[in-house]
Amino acid sequence: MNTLLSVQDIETAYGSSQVLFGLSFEIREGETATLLGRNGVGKTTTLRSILGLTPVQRGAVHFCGQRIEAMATDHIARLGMAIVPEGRRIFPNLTVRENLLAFAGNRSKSQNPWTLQRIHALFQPLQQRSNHMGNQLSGGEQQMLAIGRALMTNPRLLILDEASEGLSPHMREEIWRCLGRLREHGQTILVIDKYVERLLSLADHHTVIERGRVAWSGSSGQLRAAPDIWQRYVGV
Ligand SMILES: Nc1ncnc2c1ncn2[C@@H]1O[C@H](COP(=O)(O)OP(=O)(O)OP(=O)(O)O)[C@@H](O)[C@H]1O
Repeated sequence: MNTLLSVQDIETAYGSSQVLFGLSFEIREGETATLLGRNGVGKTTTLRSILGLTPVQRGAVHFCGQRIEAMATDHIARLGMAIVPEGRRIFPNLTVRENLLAFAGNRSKSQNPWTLQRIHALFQPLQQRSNHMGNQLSGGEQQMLAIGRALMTNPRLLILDEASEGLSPHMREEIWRCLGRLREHGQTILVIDKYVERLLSLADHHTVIERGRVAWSGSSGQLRAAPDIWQRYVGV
């Protein structure tokens, strides 16, 4: 498998407050990867650095073979990176259908691009709610819409930041199930979440962050066999 994203030795700061201290990891095409760690260790800052929202001060980020750490966010997005942000941020005054169509594009030049019909097949509640306004949806439906909207750009890399936050256990399971199906379709995915146990069966590779550095990385099998790592760095 080719490397899709490579983060090498990045350092990032907010003003004089340094948050990332030489952080490195890679994601290969078709892989589902996670960033794990307690609150405040630098996961969101890592995403912000990858997306060009907060500039890195040192190190390099490569995506699809291109060096991107100095690129503007819109340019990086057009290369095929899509984020489902914490808090979902869907358009409340657009219908479900309009929310999805507003993002349609084929950034990865996929031969089998996502369409409304395919999104409806993945998230059936969105089909039933197609003409409802974004603000009439439940939290779980909003999350489905946020994922569907990101998929409509046909991203090479789909990033989910705390996708299951604030959802009921049933709805959380529904979101995990859909991510599993996306993975089966070969979608490359980066997930930030705190439900390590569930991520073990969903993801291939994990990077554990502690105070802006990689404290541990390995496969699901390796993480399953190392409960001390969860307890020490993830707090489960
Ligand atoms: N805009 C900002 N300005 C200054 N400091 C910030 C800013 N954003 C985050 N920080 C600080 O950077 C550190 C890492 O935060 P970050 O949000 O990256 O962590 P996180 O692992 O994603 O945690 P959480 O799960 O709580 O979001 C924290 O100490 C936080 O207070």
